[in-house]
Amino acid sequence: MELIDKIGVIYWSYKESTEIMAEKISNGIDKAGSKAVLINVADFDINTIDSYKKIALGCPAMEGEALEKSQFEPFFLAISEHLKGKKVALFGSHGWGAGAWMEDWEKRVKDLGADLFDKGLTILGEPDKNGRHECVEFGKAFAKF
Ligand SMILES: Cc1cc2nc3c(=O)[nH]c(=O)nc-3n(C[C@H](O)[C@H](O)[C@H](O)COP(=O)(O)O)c2cc1C
Repeated sequence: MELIDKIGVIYWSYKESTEIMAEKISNGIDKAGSKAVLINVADFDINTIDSYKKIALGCPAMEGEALEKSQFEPFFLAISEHLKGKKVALFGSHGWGAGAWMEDWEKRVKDLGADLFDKGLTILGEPDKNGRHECVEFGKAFAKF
């Protein structure tokens, strides 16, 4: 039996922009021949984190150019010690800011010893047709990373 790469796509989304990004990235991963496991962070079992060699994490810019504080930040802290050597992609939607939350997040991920894929994918507001295409391509490329 062929062994298929399982890639976790774990996200938090207030409205749905980051959720749409997560869905499109998952489509790209599947198109590239890997298997995306799309999970809202609220439903993610932290104990399963090591069953994924690769994970894509999504969270929009929230208060003060930060990760969302009540669910996503605690989740990220809980998985932090498991990120060393793991291939990690980051993505999220933002509003008025210039993307400082993503730059901080990239740095945190690298400092934890993870193998960060490319730059985090950021999209202003809800992804339009081009944005959705960008997400699919991001997923395909991450699957091959
Ligand atoms: C409480 C709150 C705080 C926000 N803080 C920021 C921010 O600091 N910087 C920014 O660029 N956008 C900020 N935004 C805008 C969101 O990042 C933007 O609306 C994004 O598209 C939401 O993604 P979602 O649809 O996945 O929830 C904030 C939005 C809310 C509701």
